[in-house]
Amino acid sequence: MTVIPLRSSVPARLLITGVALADGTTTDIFVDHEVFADPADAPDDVERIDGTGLVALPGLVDPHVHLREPGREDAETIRTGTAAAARGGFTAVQAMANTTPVTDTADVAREVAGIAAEQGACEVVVCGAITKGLAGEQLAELGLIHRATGTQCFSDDGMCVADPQVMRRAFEYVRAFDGVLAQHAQDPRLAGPDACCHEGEVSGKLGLGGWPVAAETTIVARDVELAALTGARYHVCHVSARETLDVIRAAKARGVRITAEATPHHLLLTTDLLTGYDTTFKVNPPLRTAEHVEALRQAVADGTVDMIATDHAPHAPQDKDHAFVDARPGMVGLEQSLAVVVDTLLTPGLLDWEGVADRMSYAPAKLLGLAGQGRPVAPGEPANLCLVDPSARRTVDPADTASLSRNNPYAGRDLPDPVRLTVCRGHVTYRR
Ligand SMILES: NC(=O)N[C@@H](CC(=O)O)C(=O)O
Ligand SMILES: [Zn+2]
Ligand SMILES: [Zn+2]
Repeated sequence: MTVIPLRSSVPARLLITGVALADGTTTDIFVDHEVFADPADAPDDVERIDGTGLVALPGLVDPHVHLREPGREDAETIRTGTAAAARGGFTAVQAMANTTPVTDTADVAREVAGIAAEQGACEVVVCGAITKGLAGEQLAELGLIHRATGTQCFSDDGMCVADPQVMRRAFEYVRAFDGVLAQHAQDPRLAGPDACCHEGEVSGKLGLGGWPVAAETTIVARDVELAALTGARYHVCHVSARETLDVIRAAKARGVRITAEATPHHLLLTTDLLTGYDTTFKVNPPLRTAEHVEALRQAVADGTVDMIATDHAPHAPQDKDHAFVDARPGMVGLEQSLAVVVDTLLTPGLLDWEGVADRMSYAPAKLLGLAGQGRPVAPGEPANLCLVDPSARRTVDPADTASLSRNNPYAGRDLPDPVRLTVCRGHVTYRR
């Protein structure tokens, strides 16, 4: 296993023979440095990979990860987080703004982009904060950040922009460059600092503060009206509840410019896992019940949920080793994302490989305005590739990771082990 930052490797030449594309057709693929080229032009001495039984997906794109740099390099760095991304088949990720300092100025955005260019094992999109310090009061340097790093997406993720007037002003501001606001939908009055468990039977039994569905749904419903009012783009982070899906469905039917993401953990795991008070399972929004999980799967299948996002949230042990209510919320996810999608959506027949390519590459690349990502695997296109072995499986070991953190909710589970090879702009960033 090797994961190599883009900067310290050279683009490869590789011929993958007899491989299936997402649409089911079988072909040869020639990675000719930064681009895919006509396999007929591959030289005889080029490295060959037998692609029989494998599937060539476009490089995966994750619109929501926490890389923790600057500020919490003990939990993750841009180097280690993007290495985990490469192991997960990703060729681009968006790094959220809740770092220390917060990415609320062009200077911080430039710093993050600079480190990513030096040390990243995939492309890194810098998400800007909506408000200064994520405090929800004054707008961050939205326009300056956009001009400095090309950022189109802004989010106070980790915090909800609760004030509707602030949200409206931010929508009006980003509309000027067709930007998008990604909301962490959690009404801080309905789900405050003590809310740490889906409000229901389990929260009552365990004596944990309830995090009601309504805290998510009401914020999304409000934001839909503000997006409609301003004509700006709106994105719902980590949607978790059936009722919120109904709001998103209705908004789409009205023509509101809305997209939504779901996380692998909300597609697989349920609130019952909190019974042992293991803080690995503490996350925002919380794990919910099986009915919500099922509704979420259906919504990814029917397109109500446009894309998968890991919300990869690495935490150091000292931030998790606390009473449940005091532990930091969040779990890692980059290395098991495709595995969970295969088990929860592909295998049950809710998505085919083309659907997986859409929800994990095309749609997130479009959200972020990434021209070179989310493109088909075809001659002339940028060589971004995730080569998949659909039949491999393994038991998840949290220590077997490129991440610095071990807060892995899939520990000990038997899951698919699909990623064989990741190629980012012709660089082999991961090979198993
Ligand atoms: N999801 C989480 O529970 N935690 C995230 C923040 C967030 O995505 O809200 C984190 O930064 O740790
Ligand atoms: Zn969030
Ligand atoms: Zn997040």
